[in-house]
Amino acid sequence: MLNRVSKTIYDALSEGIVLIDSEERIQLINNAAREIFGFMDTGTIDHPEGKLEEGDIVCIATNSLGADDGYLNAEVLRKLGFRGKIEYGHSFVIAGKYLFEDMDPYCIHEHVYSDIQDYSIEFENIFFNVVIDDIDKYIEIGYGEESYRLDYFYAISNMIVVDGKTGKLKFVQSLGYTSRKETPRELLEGNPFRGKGRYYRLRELIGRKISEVFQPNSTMEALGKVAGGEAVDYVKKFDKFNNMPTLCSIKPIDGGKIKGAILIVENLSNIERAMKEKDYVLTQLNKLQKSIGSGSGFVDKFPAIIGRSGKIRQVKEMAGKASGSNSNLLILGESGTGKSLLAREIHENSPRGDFPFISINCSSIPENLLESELFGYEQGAFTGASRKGKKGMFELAHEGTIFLDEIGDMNIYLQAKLLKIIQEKRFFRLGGDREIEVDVRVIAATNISLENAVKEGRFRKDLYYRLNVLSINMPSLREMKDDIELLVEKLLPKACIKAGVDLKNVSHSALSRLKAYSFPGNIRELENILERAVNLTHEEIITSDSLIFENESVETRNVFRDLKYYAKEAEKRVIIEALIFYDYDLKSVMKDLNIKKSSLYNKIKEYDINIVQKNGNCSKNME
Ligand SMILES: Nc1ncnc2c1ncn2[C@@H]1O[C@H](COP(=O)(O)OP(=O)(O)OP(=O)(O)O)[C@@H](O)[C@H]1O
Repeated sequence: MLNRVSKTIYDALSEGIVLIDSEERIQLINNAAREIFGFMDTGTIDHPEGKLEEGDIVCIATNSLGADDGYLNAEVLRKLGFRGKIEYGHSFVIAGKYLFEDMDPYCIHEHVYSDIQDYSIEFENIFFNVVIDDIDKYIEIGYGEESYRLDYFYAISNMIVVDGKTGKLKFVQSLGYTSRKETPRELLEGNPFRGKGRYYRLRELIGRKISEVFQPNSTMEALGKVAGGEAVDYVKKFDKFNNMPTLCSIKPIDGGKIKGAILIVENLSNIERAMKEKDYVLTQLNKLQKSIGSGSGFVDKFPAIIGRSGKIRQVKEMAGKASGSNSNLLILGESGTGKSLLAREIHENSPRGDFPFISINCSSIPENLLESELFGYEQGAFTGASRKGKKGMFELAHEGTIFLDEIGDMNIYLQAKLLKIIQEKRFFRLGGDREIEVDVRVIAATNISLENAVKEGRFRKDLYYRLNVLSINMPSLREMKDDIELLVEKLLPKACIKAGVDLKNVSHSALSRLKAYSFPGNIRELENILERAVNLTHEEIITSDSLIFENESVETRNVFRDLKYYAKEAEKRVIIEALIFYDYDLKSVMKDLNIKKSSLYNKIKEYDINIVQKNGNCSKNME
């Protein structure tokens, strides 16, 4: 379809060009497009194609667990021996032996929190050196004499695989891995990887359908439609490939024999890189100012507990002390403020962290069952009891921590038994005549005032003093309003992942609405609101309309809303239609709708409408 001269000219262009015919088959893809879509070889690494095999040694390092590693999950990581929690958004290093069975392969993993991390990992005489450098922004994995580096400016993940039998390097990650379906997760799931360097085979793309070659997305869909003769307006639309920001334009081709479409992709990485550098410097400056202002070199040992404002910092400082102590601990706070989360974090940061953390909610288990759940029973202890008898929570928590949630709801009789076990560290199972010794740390939590319960005779004073050796007050979300933005930033991606949708953002108006709300259900309620909004919104941006607060949930809300709501909805729709009709020419819209400029601007802002500037190359919200 194209002669060599025109191909050479296309290869010299800095924009990526993909030309397809009316059957959606690729007729030309230039070098820049091959690079953007990850079909070029960097030429620096040599390895044949292959896939992970039992016994291979894998090392993965990522600066932010999430999209770049293909959303690594606990299930695939178990193949490397990982048993811990997945914390999306955090840096992560894992090295382990790849096994298909859920056995117990030797694995080392770390969550990484500071700016520069340098790890030396050794097992079975295999050494890896991992550097995650957030300042110069790269991840490097060293193996043998060589080190393999990937530069990043936003988020990236690096991975190498060593043949378990020969000790030879089998796979090294290189840019473009998402397009090649070589993210760590996909490889752990058994996907093959392609050869590199002298083993690289130029992938024959000419003549292949775009659906076989590219990941499906809106740009590829539009390309197919235009090639099929549909009139689709696709000019300088923003899209990401391999995490590379681009502007894409599609034009139909109708040149006699040739019919189809051409895709032109401009790589915006340099621009985004400069913007991210600026953001990074500002954030660092901000952090520095804050730490100078607070006069303390505060090190966050509890990053899973989101929040930087004064009260949550106090919580983290107390939690640090509680992790180093073996004393019983009482956590107080309203429902949904993170008491259970804190208890687990304290346990994991304590010397007991490798032993069990057993959590029990004293109010959700019927009173008559709670005793046997806590202390266990011997065979035939009561009607319905298992014949073999059963270990109780205290026994299961031996050497670890037991978390007694909603302790305020425990009845007086069980309070006496609990006091005894705390004092004597020994107890009898129900129906048992053998005393069992346990070494358990007790963390209790409640959202009621135990002092009042003591005064009213509902809670034993001596038990209260025993539990209250250390205490931590969790702030309500109303008391940590300054953290709402940060919470949204961290919790929203989790909600999107849970709902299985692309990552979304919130608009300024939605954020303002969240900041103004009183959150009786605290952070749990915020999580629920975001989850609902993610499910309700099909756009990339969550607007304030998609936020449904708990006290106006779908079940309790009236069947119809206020009439004004519908009037506004209709108004918004008409404005959007007029904007599209007049190609975002605000003057024509004002004239046709007979409204003033200020009124149009106010409404665009109020309804959170995105307007595309007349020069066409960027979309912007008026906020
Ligand atoms: N500071 C925080 N950072 C991140 N997530 C949080 C935070 N606080 C609470 N959460 C999340 O909010 C939800 C509720 O937290 P949690 O169950 O720990 O609250 P709780 O105080 O124990 O509630 P309850 O008293 O009802 O048992 C959980 O999903 C938890 O992960």
